[in-house]
Amino acid sequence: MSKLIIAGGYPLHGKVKISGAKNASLAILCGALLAEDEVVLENVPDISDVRIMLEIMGTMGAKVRWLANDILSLKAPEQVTEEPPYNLVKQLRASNLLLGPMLARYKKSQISLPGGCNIGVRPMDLHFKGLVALGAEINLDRGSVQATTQGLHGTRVYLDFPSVGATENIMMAACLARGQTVIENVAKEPEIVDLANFLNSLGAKIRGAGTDLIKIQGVPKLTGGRYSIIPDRIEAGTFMVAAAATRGDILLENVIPRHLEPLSAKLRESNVEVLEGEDSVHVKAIGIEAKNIDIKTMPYPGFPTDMQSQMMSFLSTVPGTSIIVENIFENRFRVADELKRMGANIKVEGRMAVIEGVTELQGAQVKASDLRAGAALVIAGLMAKGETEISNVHFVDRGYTNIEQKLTSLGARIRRE
Ligand SMILES: CC(=O)N[C@H]1[C@@H](OP(=O)(O)OP(=O)(O)OC[C@H]2O[C@@H](n3ccc(=O)[nH]c3=O)[C@H](O)[C@@H]2O)O[C@H](CO)[C@@H](O)[C@@H]1O
Ligand SMILES: C=C(OP(=O)(O)O)C(=O)O
Repeated sequence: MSKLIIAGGYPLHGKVKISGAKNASLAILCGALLAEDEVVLENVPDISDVRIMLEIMGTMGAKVRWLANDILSLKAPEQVTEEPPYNLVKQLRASNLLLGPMLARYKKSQISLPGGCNIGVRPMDLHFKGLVALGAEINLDRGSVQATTQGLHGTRVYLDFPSVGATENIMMAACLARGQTVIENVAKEPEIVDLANFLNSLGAKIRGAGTDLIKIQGVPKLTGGRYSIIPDRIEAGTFMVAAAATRGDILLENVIPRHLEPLSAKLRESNVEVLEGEDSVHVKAIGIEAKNIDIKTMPYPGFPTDMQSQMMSFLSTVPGTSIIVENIFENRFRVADELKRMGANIKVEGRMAVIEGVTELQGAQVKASDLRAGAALVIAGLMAKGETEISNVHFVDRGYTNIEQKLTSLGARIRRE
């Protein structure tokens, strides 16, 4: 089990290139199952979630080849005979995104439920609601979802909550359904728009992605194509917060500044300078003053839950009283206990955390409980006095390409053991 060891106290300086988006890549890889010909994807991040997804797709008969560090070719199988193995599926939450495309392309899908995870229960009722409305029959049998259909047909579905995964699964399934599907109250995350753009580039007819109503006119088949995945707004956000937390000055390249707005707004409220270029963002944090920052996580364009833990680390040394309300995942405050071990003053009450800024954090041995908790501890380690040792680094590797190399190039003292 590897650990990250960080000697803290060095402000980040310099330039960093952001990789492709984890959440867009995972959905797009699943969407590639709908394509009858080869699909080439560019700007794919080299992270463990992507590698596990490719392994799962390999067991289903997909042919995958890496053409460069961040470019891969994928050819979906004509048929899928075997259920993807549980030992792989359980490692990856996003394996639930295979359901919709498998059902649409192969008329059946049998896949283990990935289960809840450290950040919450994560039910799939909305995914099922949409797929059943499209004409699927769904049964749960010993932890597996068995979905079959005689043929999907267009429908109208209202999502009770704008779930990212349910929007993606239903949208992918509807691409090959007969007739028109209308999905209301959908998620508007940039990754949904990226998935829709990708599918449209293969011949799908999706309109409205990025608004709260998506219309899909089913087509008989999708072809192959070449597509470049959007940059990862959460990786970018993590580096922005790391720069703010260490009172540094960095330039992020390969970003879409509009996707970072909800975070940039909160950083600016904390007196951090955030200057947007066309595909870059400059973050400069020199004069951080006493501030009381309030954050409520919300579906996009609200403040992303995936940036909440990292902000908690930063706010733990911003003078003043800050409040974070977590509205998306019920268990996302576990990192507070680790930050407290480093000297942070945080009180958690249900879905609310109250953070009294302290002058500094001290290095300690801490443990990541999930991906973004791990990122938050890296940020805490970078600003703490002394050495921080972070265990459970496999969580961090789920979502960050070459994190030590990127941070080292910005002047951090970080190594893996
Ligand atoms: C691989 C991927 O893209 N993961 C992202 C995706 O997760 P994911 O797609 O799982 O997140 P959802 O948007 O579906 O979940 C949001 C909320 O809806 C609830 N819910 C969801 C589905 C359902 O059928 N029933 C239900 O009640 C969940 O428990 C949660 O409370 O969006 C989250 C919210 O932006 C991000 O934090 C994750 O990084
Ligand atoms: C919660 C996250 O991802 P996943 O949905 O893949 O668990 C995340 O990226 O922070």
